[in-house]
Amino acid sequence: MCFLKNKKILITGVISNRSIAYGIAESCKKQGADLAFTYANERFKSRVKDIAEKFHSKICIPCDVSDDNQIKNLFEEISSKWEHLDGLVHSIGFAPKEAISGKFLSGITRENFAIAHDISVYSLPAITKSLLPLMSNRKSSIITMSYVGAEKYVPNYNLMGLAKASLESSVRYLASDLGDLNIRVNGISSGPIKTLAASGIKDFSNILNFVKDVAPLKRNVTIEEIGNTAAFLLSDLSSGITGEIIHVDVGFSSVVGIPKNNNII
Ligand SMILES: NC(=O)c1ccc[n+]([C@@H]2O[C@H](COP(=O)([O-])OP(=O)(O)OC[C@H]3O[C@@H](n4cnc5c(N)ncnc54)[C@H](O)[C@@H]3O)[C@@H](O)[C@H]2O)c1
Ligand SMILES: Cc1c(CN(C)C(=O)CCc2cnc3c(c2)CCC(=O)N3)oc2ccccc12
Repeated sequence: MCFLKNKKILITGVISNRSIAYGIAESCKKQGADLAFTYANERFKSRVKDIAEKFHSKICIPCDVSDDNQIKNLFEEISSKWEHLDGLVHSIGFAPKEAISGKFLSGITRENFAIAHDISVYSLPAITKSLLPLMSNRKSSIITMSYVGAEKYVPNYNLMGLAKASLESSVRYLASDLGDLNIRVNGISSGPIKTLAASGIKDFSNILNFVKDVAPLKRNVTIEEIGNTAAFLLSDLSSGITGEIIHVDVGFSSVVGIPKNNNII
Protein backbone atom coordinates (compact mmCIF):
# COMPACT_ATOMS: atom_id res chain seq x y z
CA MET A 1 0.00 0.00 0.00
CA CYS A 2 1.15 3.56 -0.67
CA PHE A 3 -0.67 5.79 1.80
CA LEU A 4 1.01 8.96 0.56
CA LYS A 5 0.97 8.28 -3.19
CA ASN A 6 1.45 11.56 -5.13
CA LYS A 7 1.20 13.61 -1.94
CA LYS A 8 3.58 16.60 -2.05
CA ILE A 9 5.27 17.12 1.31
CA LEU A 10 7.68 19.82 2.47
CA ILE A 11 10.11 18.64 5.13
CA THR A 12 12.02 21.10 7.32
CA GLY A 13 14.67 20.21 9.89
CA VAL A 14 16.82 17.62 8.10
CA ILE A 15 20.49 18.23 8.96
CA SER A 16 21.86 14.66 9.06
CA ASN A 17 20.78 11.07 8.54
CA ARG A 18 20.10 10.94 12.29
CA SER A 19 17.60 13.82 12.16
CA ILE A 20 14.05 12.95 13.17
CA ALA A 21 13.02 14.67 9.93
CA TYR A 22 15.26 12.21 8.05
CA GLY A 23 13.28 9.31 9.52
CA ILE A 24 10.09 11.11 8.52
CA ALA A 25 11.39 11.59 4.95
CA GLU A 26 12.23 7.86 4.74
CA SER A 27 8.72 6.79 5.79
CA CYS A 28 6.98 9.33 3.56
CA LYS A 29 9.09 8.24 0.57
CA LYS A 30 8.26 4.59 1.27
CA GLN A 31 4.57 5.54 1.23
CA GLY A 32 4.92 7.15 -2.20
CA ALA A 33 5.21 10.85 -1.38
CA ASP A 34 7.05 13.51 -3.42
CA LEU A 35 9.36 15.43 -1.10
CA ALA A 36 10.85 18.92 -0.88
CA PHE A 37 13.35 20.06 1.75
CA THR A 38 14.48 23.26 3.47
CA TYR A 39 17.87 23.98 5.01
CA ALA A 40 18.70 26.53 7.69
CA ASN A 41 21.69 28.22 6.06
CA GLU A 42 24.27 28.01 3.26
CA ARG A 43 26.61 25.92 5.44
CA PHE A 44 24.11 23.05 5.28
CA LYS A 45 23.10 23.45 1.61
CA SER A 46 25.31 20.74 0.11
CA ARG A 47 24.57 18.12 2.77
CA VAL A 48 20.81 18.69 2.57
CA LYS A 49 20.96 18.62 -1.24
CA ASP A 50 22.75 15.25 -1.04
CA ILE A 51 20.05 13.94 1.30
CA ALA A 52 17.30 15.36 -0.96
CA GLU A 53 18.82 13.54 -3.95
CA LYS A 54 18.72 10.30 -1.95
CA PHE A 55 14.96 10.83 -1.80
CA HIS A 56 14.80 11.65 -5.54
CA SER A 57 14.02 15.26 -4.70
CA LYS A 58 15.42 18.27 -6.56
CA ILE A 59 13.67 20.84 -4.33
CA CYS A 60 15.95 22.25 -1.66
CA ILE A 61 15.04 25.68 -0.33
CA PRO A 62 16.97 27.93 2.08
CA CYS A 63 14.86 28.82 5.12
CA ASP A 64 16.36 30.23 8.29
CA VAL A 65 13.14 30.69 10.26
CA SER A 66 14.55 33.74 12.05
CA ASP A 67 14.30 35.59 8.69
CA ASP A 68 10.79 36.64 7.59
CA ASN A 69 11.95 37.13 4.00
CA GLN A 70 13.08 33.52 3.77
CA ILE A 71 9.75 32.34 5.22
CA LYS A 72 7.90 34.50 2.69
CA ASN A 73 10.16 33.21 -0.10
CA LEU A 74 9.14 29.63 0.77
CA PHE A 75 5.80 30.32 -0.91
CA GLU A 76 7.46 31.67 -4.07
CA GLU A 77 9.89 28.75 -4.25
CA ILE A 78 7.33 25.98 -3.60
CA SER A 79 4.64 27.47 -5.88
CA SER A 80 7.20 27.75 -8.70
CA LYS A 81 7.66 23.95 -8.54
CA TRP A 82 4.34 22.59 -7.17
CA GLU A 83 0.76 23.81 -7.66
CA HIS A 84 -0.20 22.72 -4.17
CA LEU A 85 1.15 21.26 -0.94
CA ASP A 86 -0.38 18.23 0.81
CA GLY A 87 1.91 18.03 3.83
CA LEU A 88 4.19 20.18 5.97
CA VAL A 89 6.69 18.75 8.48
CA HIS A 90 7.97 21.21 11.09
CA SER A 91 10.98 19.68 12.81
CA ILE A 92 12.87 22.70 14.10
CA GLY A 93 13.88 23.58 17.66
CA PHE A 94 16.55 25.75 19.19
CA ALA A 95 17.38 27.58 22.40
CA PRO A 96 20.70 29.19 23.36
CA LYS A 97 22.85 26.55 25.04
CA GLU A 98 22.91 28.16 28.49
CA ALA A 99 19.11 28.02 28.54
CA ILE A 100 18.98 24.19 28.38
CA SER A 101 21.45 23.20 31.07
CA GLY A 102 21.77 23.84 34.79
CA LYS A 103 19.22 25.75 36.81
CA PHE A 104 16.12 26.96 34.97
CA LEU A 105 16.40 30.46 36.40
CA SER A 106 20.09 30.90 35.54
CA GLY A 107 19.38 30.27 31.83
CA ILE A 108 16.39 32.56 31.60
CA THR A 109 17.01 35.95 30.00
CA ARG A 110 14.62 38.04 27.94
CA GLU A 111 16.81 37.40 24.90
CA ASN A 112 17.10 33.62 25.43
CA PHE A 113 13.33 33.41 25.95
CA ALA A 114 12.68 35.34 22.74
CA ILE A 115 15.14 33.28 20.69
CA ALA A 116 13.81 29.92 21.91
CA HIS A 117 10.19 30.87 21.21
CA ASP A 118 11.00 32.59 17.92
CA ILE A 119 12.82 29.60 16.43
CA SER A 120 10.96 26.72 18.13
CA VAL A 121 7.39 28.05 18.19
CA TYR A 122 6.68 31.15 16.05
CA SER A 123 8.21 29.37 13.03
CA LEU A 124 5.28 26.90 12.86
CA PRO A 125 2.41 29.43 12.41
CA ALA A 126 4.71 31.66 10.35
CA ILE A 127 5.53 28.93 7.80
CA THR A 128 1.90 27.76 7.86
CA LYS A 129 0.70 31.30 7.07
CA SER A 130 3.16 31.60 4.18
CA LEU A 131 2.16 28.28 2.58
CA LEU A 132 -1.57 28.40 3.39
CA PRO A 133 -2.76 29.17 -0.18
CA LEU A 134 -1.01 25.98 -1.35
CA MET A 135 -2.53 23.80 1.38
CA SER A 136 -6.15 24.99 1.59
CA ASN A 137 -9.03 22.64 0.75
CA ARG A 138 -6.77 19.75 -0.18
CA LYS A 139 -7.09 17.61 2.97
CA SER A 140 -3.54 18.78 3.82
CA SER A 141 -1.78 17.84 7.03
CA ILE A 142 0.75 19.67 9.18
CA ILE A 143 2.89 18.03 11.88
CA THR A 144 5.40 19.35 14.38
CA MET A 145 7.78 17.78 16.89
CA SER A 146 7.42 18.08 20.66
CA TYR A 147 8.85 16.49 23.80
CA VAL A 148 7.46 15.44 27.20
CA GLY A 149 9.39 18.37 28.71
CA ALA A 150 6.41 20.44 27.49
CA GLU A 151 4.15 18.70 30.03
CA LYS A 152 6.45 17.78 32.94
CA TYR A 153 9.69 18.91 34.48
CA VAL A 154 12.72 17.33 32.76
CA PRO A 155 16.07 18.29 34.33
CA ASN A 156 17.94 20.81 32.14
CA TYR A 157 15.29 21.00 29.42
CA ASN A 158 14.29 24.28 31.08
CA LEU A 159 13.42 27.03 28.55
CA MET A 160 12.78 24.48 25.78
CA GLY A 161 10.03 23.05 28.01
CA LEU A 162 8.25 26.38 27.95
CA ALA A 163 8.72 26.61 24.16
CA LYS A 164 7.36 23.10 23.58
CA ALA A 165 4.35 23.84 25.82
CA SER A 166 3.65 26.87 23.64
CA LEU A 167 4.23 24.80 20.47
CA GLU A 168 1.71 22.17 21.65
CA SER A 169 -0.82 24.93 22.34
CA SER A 170 -0.21 26.35 18.84
CA VAL A 171 -1.15 22.91 17.43
CA ARG A 172 -4.59 23.26 19.02
CA TYR A 173 -5.10 26.87 17.91
CA LEU A 174 -3.89 26.16 14.36
CA ALA A 175 -6.15 23.07 14.18
CA SER A 176 -9.18 25.24 15.01
CA ASP A 177 -8.17 28.03 12.63
CA LEU A 178 -7.58 25.66 9.71
CA GLY A 179 -10.31 23.04 10.20
CA ASP A 180 -12.70 24.77 7.79
CA LEU A 181 -9.91 24.76 5.17
CA ASN A 182 -9.74 21.00 5.69
CA ILE A 183 -6.16 21.27 6.99
CA ARG A 184 -5.23 19.10 9.99
CA VAL A 185 -2.52 20.04 12.49
CA ASN A 186 -0.96 17.56 14.94
CA GLY A 187 2.17 17.07 17.02
CA ILE A 188 4.37 14.07 17.75
CA SER A 189 5.87 14.01 21.25
CA SER A 190 9.00 11.96 20.63
CA GLY A 191 11.12 10.14 23.16
CA PRO A 192 14.78 11.21 23.38
CA ILE A 193 16.88 10.32 20.32
CA LYS A 194 20.62 10.89 19.78
CA THR A 195 20.52 13.49 16.99
CA LEU A 196 22.70 16.51 16.31
CA ALA A 197 20.42 18.68 18.48
CA ALA A 198 20.86 16.15 21.28
CA SER A 199 24.62 15.72 20.83
CA GLY A 200 25.39 18.99 22.64
CA ILE A 201 23.35 18.00 25.71
CA LYS A 202 25.23 17.08 28.91
CA ASP A 203 24.60 13.50 30.15
CA PHE A 204 22.25 12.75 27.26
CA SER A 205 23.15 9.08 27.63
CA ASN A 206 21.70 9.17 31.18
CA ILE A 207 18.40 10.35 29.71
CA LEU A 208 18.43 7.54 27.13
CA ASN A 209 19.29 4.94 29.80
CA PHE A 210 16.58 6.23 32.17
CA VAL A 211 14.00 5.70 29.40
CA LYS A 212 15.35 2.18 28.83
CA ASP A 213 14.96 1.44 32.56
CA VAL A 214 11.45 2.80 33.16
CA ALA A 215 9.59 2.87 29.81
CA PRO A 216 7.16 -0.06 29.24
CA LEU A 217 9.03 -1.16 26.09
CA LYS A 218 12.44 -1.03 27.93
CA ARG A 219 14.27 0.53 24.95
CA ASN A 220 14.56 3.87 23.17
CA VAL A 221 12.42 5.06 20.26
CA THR A 222 13.90 5.33 16.75
CA ILE A 223 13.57 7.91 13.98
CA GLU A 224 11.95 5.16 11.87
CA GLU A 225 9.17 4.82 14.45
CA ILE A 226 8.67 8.59 14.54
CA GLY A 227 8.68 8.53 10.73
CA ASN A 228 5.94 5.89 10.60
CA THR A 229 3.68 7.89 12.93
CA ALA A 230 4.42 11.02 10.88
CA ALA A 231 3.46 9.22 7.65
CA PHE A 232 0.22 8.10 9.35
CA LEU A 233 -0.57 11.67 10.48
CA LEU A 234 0.25 13.05 7.01
CA SER A 235 -1.99 10.44 5.32
CA ASP A 236 -5.77 10.11 5.07
CA LEU A 237 -5.55 7.21 7.55
CA SER A 238 -5.58 9.90 10.26
CA SER A 239 -8.37 11.96 8.62
CA GLY A 240 -10.28 12.14 11.93
CA ILE A 241 -7.32 13.43 13.98
CA THR A 242 -6.45 17.09 14.44
CA GLY A 243 -5.28 19.28 17.33
CA GLU A 244 -3.70 16.18 18.85
CA ILE A 245 -0.29 15.44 20.35
CA ILE A 246 0.62 11.77 19.93
CA HIS A 247 3.31 10.37 22.23
CA VAL A 248 5.76 8.16 20.35
CA ASP A 249 8.05 7.51 23.30
CA VAL A 250 7.93 3.72 23.99
CA GLY A 251 5.38 4.50 26.73
CA PHE A 252 7.73 6.65 28.84
CA SER A 253 5.22 9.47 29.50
CA SER A 254 2.61 6.94 30.67
CA VAL A 255 4.55 5.80 33.76
CA VAL A 256 5.72 7.55 36.94
CA GLY A 257 9.09 5.84 36.70
CA ILE A 258 8.93 2.16 37.71
CA PRO A 259 12.47 0.77 38.11
CA LYS A 260 13.72 -2.04 35.92
CA ASN A 261 13.37 -4.77 38.55
CA ASN A 262 9.72 -3.80 39.24
CA ASN A 263 10.37 -4.07 43.01
CA ILE A 264 8.28 -1.03 43.83
CA ILE A 265 8.46 -1.64 47.58
N1 LIG B 1 16.23 14.45 19.55
C1 LIG B 1 15.32 14.38 20.53
O1 LIG B 1 15.56 13.77 21.60
C2 LIG B 1 14.01 15.06 20.37
C3 LIG B 1 12.92 14.60 21.13
C4 LIG B 1 11.67 15.25 20.99
C5 LIG B 1 11.53 16.31 20.11
N2 LIG B 1 12.62 16.72 19.39
C6 LIG B 1 12.40 17.84 18.45
O2 LIG B 1 12.54 17.32 17.12
C7 LIG B 1 12.88 18.39 16.24
C8 LIG B 1 14.06 17.98 15.38
O3 LIG B 1 15.22 17.85 16.18
P1 LIG B 1 16.25 16.61 15.99
O4 LIG B 1 16.38 15.93 17.30
O5 LIG B 1 15.89 15.86 14.77
O6 LIG B 1 17.65 17.35 15.80
P2 LIG B 1 18.39 17.87 14.48
O7 LIG B 1 19.55 18.69 14.97
O8 LIG B 1 18.61 16.76 13.54
O9 LIG B 1 17.29 18.85 13.83
C9 LIG B 1 17.07 20.15 14.34
C10 LIG B 1 16.84 21.01 13.12
O10 LIG B 1 16.49 22.34 13.52
C11 LIG B 1 17.01 23.16 12.50
N3 LIG B 1 17.08 24.57 12.89
C12 LIG B 1 17.64 25.11 14.01
N4 LIG B 1 17.58 26.46 13.96
C13 LIG B 1 16.96 26.78 12.78
C14 LIG B 1 16.61 27.99 12.14
N5 LIG B 1 16.89 29.19 12.70
N6 LIG B 1 15.99 27.93 10.94
C15 LIG B 1 15.70 26.74 10.36
N7 LIG B 1 15.99 25.54 10.91
C16 LIG B 1 16.63 25.58 12.11
C17 LIG B 1 18.40 22.60 12.25
O11 LIG B 1 18.91 23.07 11.02
C18 LIG B 1 18.09 21.11 12.24
O12 LIG B 1 17.81 20.71 10.92
C19 LIG B 1 13.12 19.62 17.13
O13 LIG B 1 11.93 20.38 17.19
C20 LIG B 1 13.36 19.00 18.51
O14 LIG B 1 13.02 19.92 19.53
C21 LIG B 1 13.85 16.14 19.49
C1 LIG C 1 15.75 15.06 25.45
C2 LIG C 1 16.47 16.38 25.42
C3 LIG C 1 16.78 17.14 24.31
C4 LIG C 1 16.47 16.81 22.89
N1 LIG C 1 15.24 17.55 22.60
C5 LIG C 1 14.01 17.01 23.11
C6 LIG C 1 15.23 18.77 21.99
O1 LIG C 1 14.16 19.32 21.81
C7 LIG C 1 16.53 19.43 21.58
C8 LIG C 1 16.33 20.90 21.45
C9 LIG C 1 17.55 21.74 21.45
C10 LIG C 1 17.33 23.09 21.46
N2 LIG C 1 18.35 23.96 21.47
C11 LIG C 1 19.62 23.54 21.44
C12 LIG C 1 19.91 22.17 21.43
C13 LIG C 1 18.86 21.24 21.42
C14 LIG C 1 21.34 21.72 21.47
C15 LIG C 1 22.26 22.73 20.83
C16 LIG C 1 21.92 24.15 21.23
O2 LIG C 1 22.79 25.01 21.31
N3 LIG C 1 20.61 24.48 21.45
O3 LIG C 1 17.39 18.30 24.62
C17 LIG C 1 17.52 18.29 26.01
C18 LIG C 1 18.10 19.25 26.85
C19 LIG C 1 18.11 19.00 28.22
C20 LIG C 1 17.55 17.81 28.75
C21 LIG C 1 16.98 16.87 27.90
C22 LIG C 1 16.97 17.11 26.53
